[in-house]
Amino acid sequence: MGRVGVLLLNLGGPDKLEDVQPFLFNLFSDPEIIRLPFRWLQKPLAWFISTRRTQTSQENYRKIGGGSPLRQITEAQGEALKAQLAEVGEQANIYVGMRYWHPYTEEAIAQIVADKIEKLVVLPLYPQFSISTSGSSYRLLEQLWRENPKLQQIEYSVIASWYKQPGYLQAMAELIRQELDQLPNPDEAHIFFSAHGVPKSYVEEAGDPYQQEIEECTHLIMQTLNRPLPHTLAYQSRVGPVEWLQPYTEQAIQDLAHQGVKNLVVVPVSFVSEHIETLEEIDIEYREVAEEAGIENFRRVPALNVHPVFIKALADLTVDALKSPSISLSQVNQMKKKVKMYPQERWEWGITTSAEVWNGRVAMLGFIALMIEILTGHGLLHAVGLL
Ligand SMILES: C=CC1=C(C)c2cc3[nH]c(cc4nc(cc5[nH]c(cc1n2)c(C)c5CCC(=O)O)C(CCC(=O)O)=C4C)c(C)c3C=C
Ligand SMILES: [Fe+2]
Repeated sequence: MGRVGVLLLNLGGPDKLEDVQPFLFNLFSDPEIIRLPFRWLQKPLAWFISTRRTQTSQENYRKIGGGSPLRQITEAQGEALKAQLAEVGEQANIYVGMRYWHPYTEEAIAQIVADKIEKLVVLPLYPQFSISTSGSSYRLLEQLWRENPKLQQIEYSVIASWYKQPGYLQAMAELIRQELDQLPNPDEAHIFFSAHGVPKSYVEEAGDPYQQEIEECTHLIMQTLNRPLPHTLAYQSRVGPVEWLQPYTEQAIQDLAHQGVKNLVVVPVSFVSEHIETLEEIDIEYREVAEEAGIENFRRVPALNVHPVFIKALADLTVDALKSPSISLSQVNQMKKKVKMYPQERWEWGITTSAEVWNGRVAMLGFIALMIEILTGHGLLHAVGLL
């Protein structure tokens, strides 16, 4: 086999407080994060939201040391993966490609080309697929592949999602067990899975398999844990005015406390690294909510980071991907079948996603024109005598 590379994908996070605004701008500029009917609105809206959010977000990053630890942890995961692969006789270069901050995916891809990698495994550090995370990175990679003939010569395989991987489930169960056993009364614990939320419309309208994969994942972790304890799944980190997946973590914690639960073990289920949503949102905000509501023991299970069983799971996934027939970026999107990515695919005639979007855009323009005509009393419909 020629030179092998593994590209680890993640979201990225600001390294220091001054990075927060440009990081948020990059995030909200992504049409997979804010799905708008008009492309031209994306950047102005991203600028507006990022500017408004910067101060609050900076205060949160200040509470966890002035920046996100995501880059450092992801690089440590990469080094551990390289060493684990070497142990099983697989020499591979590891590349970290972040979606919204350094090291950007584009930088990683440039290095992959410079290193003349011949076989590449694309491994997202998100166990479950969402349009807003792995989907967004695949969309970017598809574009980079289209634009660069050198990339088209690389044989690559994409891992779509991997929440069923036995090593991952074992590592999660082991970390939960350790936390449970530190409680004075482990048999009375309630296991509380908290996943990053997404807007409800992603699942119900765009066909994002995220919710189904999260639900199945929590079920598999409970099976692997093999303890007869009650558990709850809720969604955190809601942004903006639209409805997100429910129940919301804050409300679910209060409800459990009102039902008399005293011992809560919180499991961050959609993240494999410590970052702002674990260190600030769960450890500070939700702990306060829980304690105010009457929870006596609030323990948070650490993120996997460089847990050896987890790193071995990543190595197993890589080795399997190298052995199996290649899975391309477009195949992944087809596998996650009903998913409608945004902005839409290249134009094709027929009842395609593109056609649906253009229908929506034309209908929206028509509606706006009608409203203007009703308000001003001038327009095409008046001219032809219909209004
Ligand atoms: C499975 C993981 C994640 C999903 C799904 C996801 C969706 C999603 N996120 C936002 C908005 C924000 N996310 C932010 C940071 C952030 N999000 C994830 C993971 C998922 N996001 C990570 C790993 C991080 C980085 C954290 C860090 O340590 O820096 C932020 C910035 C932080 C803040 O200001 O709160 C925002 C904003 C949306 C809108 C969304 C789905 C549409
Ligand atoms: Fe997020």
